[in-house]
Amino acid sequence: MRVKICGLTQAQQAVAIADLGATALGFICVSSSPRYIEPQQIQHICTQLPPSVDRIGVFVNATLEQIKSTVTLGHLTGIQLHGNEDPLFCQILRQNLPQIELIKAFRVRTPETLTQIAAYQTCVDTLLLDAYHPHQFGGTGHTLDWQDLKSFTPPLPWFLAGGLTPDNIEQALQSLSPQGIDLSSGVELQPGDKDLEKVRRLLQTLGRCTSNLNP
Ligand SMILES: O=C(O)c1ccccc1N[C@@H]1O[C@H](COP(=O)(O)O)[C@@H](O)[C@H]1O
Repeated sequence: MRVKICGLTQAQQAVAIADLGATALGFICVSSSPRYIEPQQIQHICTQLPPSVDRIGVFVNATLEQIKSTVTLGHLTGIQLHGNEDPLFCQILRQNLPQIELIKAFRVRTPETLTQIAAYQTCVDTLLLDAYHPHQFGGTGHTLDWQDLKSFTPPLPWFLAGGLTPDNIEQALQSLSPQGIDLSSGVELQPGDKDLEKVRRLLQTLGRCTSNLNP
C-alpha cells in the first residue's frame, strides 16, 4: 500500500519519515495554508530524499506556469490537484508534464461529488478522496463517511485521505480498500511540524493490519 505523509516543511523530518517507510511525501504549495512551503525549500528537502520516495506537490487552482516551475525546481515526481481544476486543465498538464503523476483530489460533500470522477478517468493517473470543508481546501482533520464509500469502485487507483490518524487507520481499512492512504494533520504536533512518533505508530499499525488483511 502507498503511504503518503503530507505537509512536510522540515528536511530532517522528511528524511526520517522516508526512513520509517512512507512511500510518498507531500509538499503544500498553497500560500494560504499554514503548511505552505517555498519551492526552494522543497528543492532543499528533495535532494536529501532517497529516489524511491514519491515527491508530490499539492496545488489549489494554480496556473500551469506555477506548477511547471515548482515541479522543475523541486524535482517533484507528482502533482496533487486539490482545488476545482477541470479535466481540460488536467489534460494540458499531462501534455506539458508527461512523466509526472497526476493525482486529482475530490472533496466529497455529497455522494454526487463522486459522479464527477468519470470525466477525469483519461486525464489523471490517480484519485484522492478528502473530506469537504466549507472554508478550507484540505488539511482539515475531518473524516469522510467510510460506510458511504463502501460501494465506491473507481476506475483508477485511489488514495483515502481526510482525518486519518494512527488510531483510526485500522477501522478505515476494515471498511475500504484504497491503493494508498494520505495523512497530514493526524500525524503532526502543529501545522507543518510532523510527529515522528505518530508516523512510527501509523506504520506499525499498517504492518499489522495489512498482514491481517492478506495473511
Ligand atoms: O494540508 C493543507 O494545509 C492543505 C491545504 C490545501 C490543500 C490540501 C491540503 N492538504 C491535504 O488535505 C488532505 C487531508 O489532510 P488531513 O489528513 O485531514 O489533515 C491531504 O490530502 C493533504 O494533502
